[in-house]
Amino acid sequence: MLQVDFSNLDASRIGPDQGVEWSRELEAAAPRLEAARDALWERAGDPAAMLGWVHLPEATDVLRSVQRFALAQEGVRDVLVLGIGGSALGAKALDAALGGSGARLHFVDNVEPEPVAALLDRLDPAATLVNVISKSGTTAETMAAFLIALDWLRRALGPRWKDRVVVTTDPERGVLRPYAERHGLVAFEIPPDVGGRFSVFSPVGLLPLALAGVDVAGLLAGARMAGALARADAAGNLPAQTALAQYLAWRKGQRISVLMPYSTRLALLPAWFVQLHAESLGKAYDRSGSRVHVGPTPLAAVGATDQHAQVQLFREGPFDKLVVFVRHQQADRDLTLPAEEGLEELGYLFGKSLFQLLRAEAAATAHALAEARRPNYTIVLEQIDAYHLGWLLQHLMWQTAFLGELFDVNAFDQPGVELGKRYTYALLGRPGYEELAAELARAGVEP
Ligand SMILES: O=P(O)(O)OC[C@H]1O[C@](O)(CO)[C@@H](O)[C@@H]1O
Repeated sequence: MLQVDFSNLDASRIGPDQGVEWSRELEAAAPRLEAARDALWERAGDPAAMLGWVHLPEATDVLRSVQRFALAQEGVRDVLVLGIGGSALGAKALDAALGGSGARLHFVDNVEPEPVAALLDRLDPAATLVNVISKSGTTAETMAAFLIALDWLRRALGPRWKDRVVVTTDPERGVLRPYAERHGLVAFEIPPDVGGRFSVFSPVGLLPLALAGVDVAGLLAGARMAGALARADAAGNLPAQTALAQYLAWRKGQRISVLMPYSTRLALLPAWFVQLHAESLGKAYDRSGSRVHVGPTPLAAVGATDQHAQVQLFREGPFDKLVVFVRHQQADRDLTLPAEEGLEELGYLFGKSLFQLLRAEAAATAHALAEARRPNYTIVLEQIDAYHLGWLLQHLMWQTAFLGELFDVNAFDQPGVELGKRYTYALLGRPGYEELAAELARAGVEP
């Protein structure tokens, strides 16, 4: 089960303008949420609407081909995953939470030379599979890493390098697809109507995760539950409800949306969420072309660790945050705290378990925030496993889609990142970018 405890949203009751009076707000917004739901499901069949991610959890043929490929990779101990943004963050988060029983995944999602060189020094090319992932098939960071990895493989393996590369890209766009065809490389498809940050349940995420030994079928089963709830009426539609909570918070001035899982295993989940919300909702124009400049600022935190770093700000700083906690109800393993002579002052801990302490800290922090009129809600997972994380990630994607409707923006484009990319091309002398290069020179911009 995945449930949401909204009770601390009513932190608003105490203050005049902060937060929301949740049950009343939900009831009042029900017609709007249901209209948003109908609009999304209606558009889900239209490839131009970029809602293909809605259908990924049902794609059992893709699941099987990914599993078959992973099973056939004998002798692969390490996987070099070359991708950035949506082509890395989902698999990275889920591998950190659930990986460990299969190959080790190493993500190259930056172009800083020292870490890349150090990683290649550590890996054995004969036991490493390179999975290059790019929806557009053009992203400079990913392509640069690929050029280096190809050279590294070729030097060590000669013509056998081809057995150690698998490509994940758009069926047509970009340079990777023709390159894979030219060299007879295995290549998986990212459906054209699935954007990068919504692609974790396509081969973008499923392939590396299957190689890492993660229960990818379980992920999809959980993701299907999120989809089923996204069809429900407002009273049972969890993604619509959390979207509403986020939207109302924004409207009332809580413009920072914190995601704070109480779990080290989920420490990378907020990084995935940050891209999902930031690129989807941070928009200058609404769908009718009016200037709006909307978008909650997503902020990453991890409990209990950040209680000792950020919670001071969350509780006493500006009234500008909505904090979302993620907790789980069952631990897979637990450790009991033994009594120790000479440390009697810690007697309240003796006989308790680490998980009991973690749970107490999460509940205490949520209440401490509410008590200071800081609205928050808690997503409760039964446990941290593939099923519940599949559900959670798809839930958050649905939440984002609902928010797109509420803000009336296109949640599936990212025009704001393009100019920086083009300036980079200009600085590197890419043909066709001469005018931009001249503009940069006039402004004194140098690499
Ligand atoms: O998968 P690609 O096309 O290499 O893109 C990587 C990332 O770059 C962006 O286009 C811009 O940051 C993201 O939307 C995307 O996830």
